Amino acid sequence: MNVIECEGLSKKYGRHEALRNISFTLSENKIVGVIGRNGAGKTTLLKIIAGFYKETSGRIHVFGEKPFNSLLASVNCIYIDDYMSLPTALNLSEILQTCESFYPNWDRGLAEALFDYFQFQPKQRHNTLSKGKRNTFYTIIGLASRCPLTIFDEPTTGMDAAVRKDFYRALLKDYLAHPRTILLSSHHLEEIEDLLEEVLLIKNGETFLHTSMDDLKEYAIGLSGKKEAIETCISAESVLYEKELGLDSVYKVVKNSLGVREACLKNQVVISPVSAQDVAVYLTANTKGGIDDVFRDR
Ligand SMILES: Nc1ncnc2c1ncn2[C@@H]1O[C@H](COP(=O)(O)OP(=O)(O)OP(=O)(O)O)[C@@H](O)[C@H]1O
Repeated sequence: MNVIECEGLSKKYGRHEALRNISFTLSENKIVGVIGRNGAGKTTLLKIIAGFYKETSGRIHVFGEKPFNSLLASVNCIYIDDYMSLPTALNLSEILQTCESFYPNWDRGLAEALFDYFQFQPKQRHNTLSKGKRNTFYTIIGLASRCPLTIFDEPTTGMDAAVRKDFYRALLKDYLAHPRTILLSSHHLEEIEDLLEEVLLIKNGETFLHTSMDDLKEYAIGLSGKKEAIETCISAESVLYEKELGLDSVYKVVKNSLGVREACLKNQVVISPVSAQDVAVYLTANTKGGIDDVFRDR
């Protein structure tokens, strides 16, 4: 079953087009990474999916319904980010009790176990917590709700490395025991790549790539060697990233293909793997040289 179907989706804020002609389909029970640079449109897309924002044009169906103002979407979906507007009159324990009455699949045992593990105090108020602790508390709500569609929008902002690791581990364990569709946006693909089955890459408000994590890991290869030798093996359009290594040697990242690999073997060009994180960075960059382009010819 498809949980999300999106076709030609666009969103404008006034004159600014934040999303343009987005199309993709997500089937149920997968963990999908929503990856893109700052301002790419991830939050806008996730909030439309959660029913918080209305699309400007195009079609979006979540569980077969338009999500905006849909009761079906709001009961079956939870959206967690670092700006959750929870009532300040309630303490942490009361917030969890309130969540229990709203989310039909709420697991009180899991919420309490995570609450104790991360050393929260029942009488604390969420608005007095540090940024990292506040986001840890929100992720407890996201996990314990067990919503069929769970959206975490950059959930680990402010968390220290140990807590981030614990959160990802908890997410994976709970997902394996209770499969559901989880969308996870992050700038740190390297931290979450082992969790993800699919990746949705957003670039400048458009779906640039929707692929399996395995395919993204194989998407590109790095080539090092003499400029001329490399140029005989590739076409200029296939270059995703390049940097100079010396006077006449370069490193180029190109789309992986059997033809390029064979040509490189013949021309003494060294081939190396490129991490999925780097592939995502190169695919979503606006220049092929990255920050080096700013310093070129200076
Ligand atoms: N309420 C708004 N009013 C006007 N423009 C907005 C609004 N919200 C977002 N935008 C603009 O829409 C674009 C996409 O923003 P969005 O927050 O969806 O990106 P993002 O990929 O989540 O970014 P980040 O990784 O920095 O959180 C940006 O150019 C942003 O400035």
